Amino acid sequence: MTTLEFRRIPEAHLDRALDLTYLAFEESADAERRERHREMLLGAERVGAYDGDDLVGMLAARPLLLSVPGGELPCAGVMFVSVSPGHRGRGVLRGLIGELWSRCRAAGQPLAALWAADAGLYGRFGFGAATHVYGVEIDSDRPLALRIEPADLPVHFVDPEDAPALLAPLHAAHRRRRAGRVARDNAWWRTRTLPETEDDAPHLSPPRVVTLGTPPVGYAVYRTGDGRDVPGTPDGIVAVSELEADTPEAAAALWRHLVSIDRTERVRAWGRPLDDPLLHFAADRDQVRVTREIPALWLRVLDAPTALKSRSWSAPCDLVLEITDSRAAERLRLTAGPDGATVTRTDEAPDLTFDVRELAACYLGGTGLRDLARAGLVTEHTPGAVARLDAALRTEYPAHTVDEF
Ligand SMILES: CC(=O)SCCNC(=O)CCNC(=O)[C@H](O)C(C)(C)COP(=O)(O)OP(=O)(O)OC[C@H]1O[C@@H](n2cnc3c(N)ncnc32)[C@H](O)[C@@H]1OP(=O)(O)O
Repeated sequence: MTTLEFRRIPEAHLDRALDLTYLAFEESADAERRERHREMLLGAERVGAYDGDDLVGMLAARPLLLSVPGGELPCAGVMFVSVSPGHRGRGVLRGLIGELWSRCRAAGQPLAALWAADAGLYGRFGFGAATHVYGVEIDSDRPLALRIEPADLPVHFVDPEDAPALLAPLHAAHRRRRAGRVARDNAWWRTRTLPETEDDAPHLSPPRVVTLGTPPVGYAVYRTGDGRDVPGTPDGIVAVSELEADTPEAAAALWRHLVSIDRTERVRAWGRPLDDPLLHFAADRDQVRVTREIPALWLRVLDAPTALKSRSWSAPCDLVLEITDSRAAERLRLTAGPDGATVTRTDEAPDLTFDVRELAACYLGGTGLRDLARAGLVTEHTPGAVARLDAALRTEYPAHTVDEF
């Protein structure tokens, strides 16, 4: 039997790493895409599983700053999770994740996060679905019916080259309100938000960016193209990847603009927040439809005391939490309130017991602890403890993530 070794993938093995990932995902990549992936790997922590000299498994973790309620925390953004078809089912992924957790702890990253290609896979490693998004479609063969008056401000087309500088302040302000969002630098805007070609939809146009008003009070990023993957839209769709606005009137003006684009029949937005005002100010809910709800960011809390101390709290609570994972349980006394939190390890009897997956699901405010308790996933030892922690965890806005990595 061979012994696997888990170690850092050196820069000299980047081509092997890319070949492995395209093999694992049954994909190919043109030169431009390969170069983009190489750049992503270069800036990431890369963990390889080596069988002798052969690279048979890998993952990479990009250092991110993730917004959490009231602040932000370092977070390992896990990507390129790939095991060679000939080595599957032998614990390679489990070994890679174990190695990554050691590195995250050494690097002071209390959180890890990923976008899952397979929602059934990551719960066993302690990940919970921390943010969810709606897919929304709007019929655009007629004007958008609205219940509010849209802002009477001009729409400007912005060169994608100029977009990061113009949009960054708006994006940062909205990110401060909502947990689950990744801090973007210029490279992120260029390679992740505004790439010339979308990996998942190469038939769509390059990105179009519009702003509303001067200085901008809102913006939208979208692409247009034929609706080959959307039944009933032969003439085309507007695929919206992002729309942020300071006021409902500004949002209404931007949606109205998107619906009025010539030669398209459908506006489709894949990643809208669950409290999107559009769903309330649209006058015709047959015209504006939620087509699906999916988990977006899967979160793993690696250092619960740091994570709990670093977020804001909406109501006071003083509780002993027993947080379990597949290997161990830790008991923490959480004393929290609007002025902050202290967290100490304790042997006292717990008020609540739940798995680290549940902590991840409710940590950013994306899922209510009460809902998890009603699903049988939280044990309440002290009556009223679920309600107290649920109230303390609440956030004004639901967590939301659109940045895929
Ligand atoms: C963030 C991302 O990149 S998501 C994309 C993930 N990558 C892919 O889908 C690429 C193609 N697939 C692969 O490369 C591999 O099949 C992987 C990475 C999904 C799994 O790698 P393996 O080395 O076979 O997994 P490993 O043997 O360590 O299994 C660990 C556990 O996961 C389970 N598991 C493995 N694959 C899957 C799956 N597709 N769905 C659900 N569970 C799975 C195993 O049963 C095992 O569970 P257990 O320990 O509780 O018994």
